[in-house]
Amino acid sequence: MKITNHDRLRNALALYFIMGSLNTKRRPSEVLTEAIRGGVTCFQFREKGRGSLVGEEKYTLAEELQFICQKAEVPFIVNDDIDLALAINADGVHIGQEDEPVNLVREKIGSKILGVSVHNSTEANSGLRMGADYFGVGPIYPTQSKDDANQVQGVKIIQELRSKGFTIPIVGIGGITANNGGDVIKAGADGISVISAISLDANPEAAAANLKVSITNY
Ligand SMILES: C=C1C=NC(C(F)(F)F)=NC1=N
Repeated sequence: MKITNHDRLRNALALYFIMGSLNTKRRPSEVLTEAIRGGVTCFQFREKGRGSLVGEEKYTLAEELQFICQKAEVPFIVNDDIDLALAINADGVHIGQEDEPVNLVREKIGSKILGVSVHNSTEANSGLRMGADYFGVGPIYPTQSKDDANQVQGVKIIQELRSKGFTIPIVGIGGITANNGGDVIKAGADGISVISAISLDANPEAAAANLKVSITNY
């Protein structure tokens, strides 16, 4: 689904589900289908970690999940793997600070959505200048989903970026649940992104719905 401007992207980032085959014991396609039914507004395919799929298997799973997103008109974002994103014409990519420089990725992907992980205003300044469309900021709370996560920052980092005048769409990430999702929005984020709060729940649809409630009535 094509996003044309910051505000449409802002809305799409409300409940941003991230998953790869290692994040669930069930079939990823079933989990994603149920999560979208529960109100997920954006999806990131993040196939990473020891034992994650590679090559043909990774490509096939990406296409399967992309099809589910296309049917539901949910943006399909690929984490790190720019070549895969281009090969399947994903809606966008998300990159970290250790990946390819933002400006080079922007050259490769043209007008697709470009998300960048940022941890401080220095990284935010350069990310913005080099063409990021949104920031992933965190880890806000302790996370089990990323073994090399940076230091836990709390919502302060979101408040800081907003007080320094960053108006770019921001999603908080890291240990976010239905219990703390509202605080992340209150701090100035446009949305929350989650992995295990949905992918490890027996009922992804209900988990997504509860997360949605937590960011609308907080
Ligand atoms: C490390 C990450 C940080 N933020 C995000 C997102 F939520 F999409 F912004 N995705 C990641 N993979």
